[in-house]
Amino acid sequence: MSKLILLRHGQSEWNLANRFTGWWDVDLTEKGVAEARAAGDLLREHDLLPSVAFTSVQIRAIKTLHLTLEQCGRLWIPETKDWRLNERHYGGLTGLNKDEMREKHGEEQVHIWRRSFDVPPPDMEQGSEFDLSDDPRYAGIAVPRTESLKLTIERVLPYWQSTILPQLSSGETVIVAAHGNSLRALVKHLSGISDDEITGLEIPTGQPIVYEFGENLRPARERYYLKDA
Ligand SMILES: O=C(O)[C@H](O)COP(=O)(O)O
Repeated sequence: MSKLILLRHGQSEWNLANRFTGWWDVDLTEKGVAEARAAGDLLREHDLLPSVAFTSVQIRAIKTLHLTLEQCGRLWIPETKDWRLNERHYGGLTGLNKDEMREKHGEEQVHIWRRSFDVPPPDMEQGSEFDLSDDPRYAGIAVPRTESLKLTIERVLPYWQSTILPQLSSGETVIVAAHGNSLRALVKHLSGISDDEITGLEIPTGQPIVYEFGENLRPARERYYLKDA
């Protein structure tokens, strides 16, 4: 049986500051570090030890992966970093405070930007201090100016199919350390959640979510949080 572990990074500096983050690179807080270590403890306790790892090119996810793997004695496994697992790009909202945006644009508009399926936030302006087009890690990549969940799915799913799925087919225990919305994209696909229902799905920081697959990668059981197992 193959197993998949999905792990959202631990609390980040901007989770704590309540700022829209997206592709901007921020570090983990002390709490985030503790959450990542606790995730590793949980994997060890359940003898659910990853053999292959995937993560984004953002340090909050990379560090979470490393802290988790270190804690369960698996820092040595092969890992691949890819921008397709990045958080969804928050466009012109990047860096802004979520509560201030609620005061300015209203609760409903902010909810639409954060959770609707296909309404992207406003584009990031040319010359924004948060523009990452020239960052060397994105050389050769058309850095988006904004992304809805739908657009995020359009880059996460092909990567899932071409690169992650074959590892599960080979019987590996795969860990994907990524972000709230890149993981919502994967969970939507794996659990067959509709465009409407996905608006209600939240993914907490640092909590391993597990999928088990049987013959021909048929889901053997619906996803569950390892802390509840
Ligand atoms: O990018 C961000 O701001 C967070 O990682 C996810 O934020 P959200 O819960 O508002 O989508």
